[in-house]
Amino acid sequence: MLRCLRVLPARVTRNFSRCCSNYVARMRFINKLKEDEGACLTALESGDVFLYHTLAPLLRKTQQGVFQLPLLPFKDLEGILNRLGKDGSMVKDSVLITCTEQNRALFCLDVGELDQRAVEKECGGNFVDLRKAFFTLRGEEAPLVARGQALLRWHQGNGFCSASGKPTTRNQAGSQRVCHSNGLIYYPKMSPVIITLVSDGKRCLLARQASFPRGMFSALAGFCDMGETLEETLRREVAEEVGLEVVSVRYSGSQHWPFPQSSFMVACHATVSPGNTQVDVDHEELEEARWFTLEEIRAALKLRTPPRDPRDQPPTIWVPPSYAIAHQLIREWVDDQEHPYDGK
Ligand SMILES: NC(=O)C1=CN([C@@H]2O[C@H](COP(=O)(O)OP(=O)(O)OC[C@H]3O[C@@H](n4cnc5c(N)ncnc54)[C@H](OP(=O)(O)O)[C@@H]3O)[C@@H](O)[C@H]2O)C=CC1
Ligand SMILES: [Mg+2]
Repeated sequence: MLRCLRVLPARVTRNFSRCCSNYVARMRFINKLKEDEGACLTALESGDVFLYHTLAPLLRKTQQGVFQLPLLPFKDLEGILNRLGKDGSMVKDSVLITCTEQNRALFCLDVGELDQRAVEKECGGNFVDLRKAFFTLRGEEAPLVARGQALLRWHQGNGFCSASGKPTTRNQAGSQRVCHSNGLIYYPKMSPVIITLVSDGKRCLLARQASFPRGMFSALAGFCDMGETLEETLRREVAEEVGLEVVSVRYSGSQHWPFPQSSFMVACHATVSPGNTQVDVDHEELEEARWFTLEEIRAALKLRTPPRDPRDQPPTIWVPPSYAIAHQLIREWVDDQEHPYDGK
């Protein structure tokens, strides 16, 4: 009975007006690079590349102690590869990521077949685990490393056609792979996931899986089943995981989430009626789920890093860091409590 599920209008209208005025031209340029092999190669030769080694991105620490994603101009990277005894043409295996406002194309490349330490020495940086990189980098660099790894991982796992068993070939941009024996085209894959912060009007519901770091609670999440709408997934996941029936849904935002593999997270607020708040946790999925008051959530949001509680004491409650869309949902919920929406 989905009729009772109300989908409320998004409360926040995204404001794109601060985006650069050449946005349309830039998007069309990127699209051209995906379709025109020659244009893509030319863009690569005048563009920049960032590196991975077996899917771990290369980061460099500045003198101020800030981590950055080093961007290597094509020619410099060719030189580095030559010095490491590799044919410089390996740079052409780079995958298109985006382009700057000045239409300078940005690519990434996995140099996993080279000696890791030798590349680090040549480039002046270190290859670090994606999770560490994702939470260390600032601003727009974090989504870039996530996107790069997702694309490289997809290429590494899709070298063969699942219908013919024959090798697939990528286009220059790396935005698709083709099986030439049957014409099948493969595109990078993401799994849609719904993440929802359930509220009863006064409290919000957070849960933890046994695999979460000690003390960390997050919003409920779950993968979409084939054929489901997002609203149906949300309603099903909340019912399955905590035994509650959702009565309204409001869209909040979305995020590409690289862990453990590419998920497309769609974040929503949901409500249950105040008379229907008895939580019945599915312990196959969750270790714990419970309602939190506004004061408890405010305290959890104040913690910037995981607290170092002694093992013999109950853990301090904390929530995912600001890059996780769960954090955005939790902050919005606090804002809603402090400045209730009048529907206008
Ligand atoms: N960015 C953020 O703020 C947050 C992101 N997340 C992410 O959301 C995702 C989903 O959350 P989670 O609670 O684990 O999901 P679910 O509640 O759907 O449970 C995961 C289980 O679903 C099954 N499953 C169904 N479809 C898929 C698929 N396409 N890929 C993998 N497993 C699938 C698997 O079970 P089986 O193997 O038994 O079939 C898996 O163990 C995770 O990747 C998690 O990292 C979660 C919270 C916060
Ligand atoms: Mg789940």
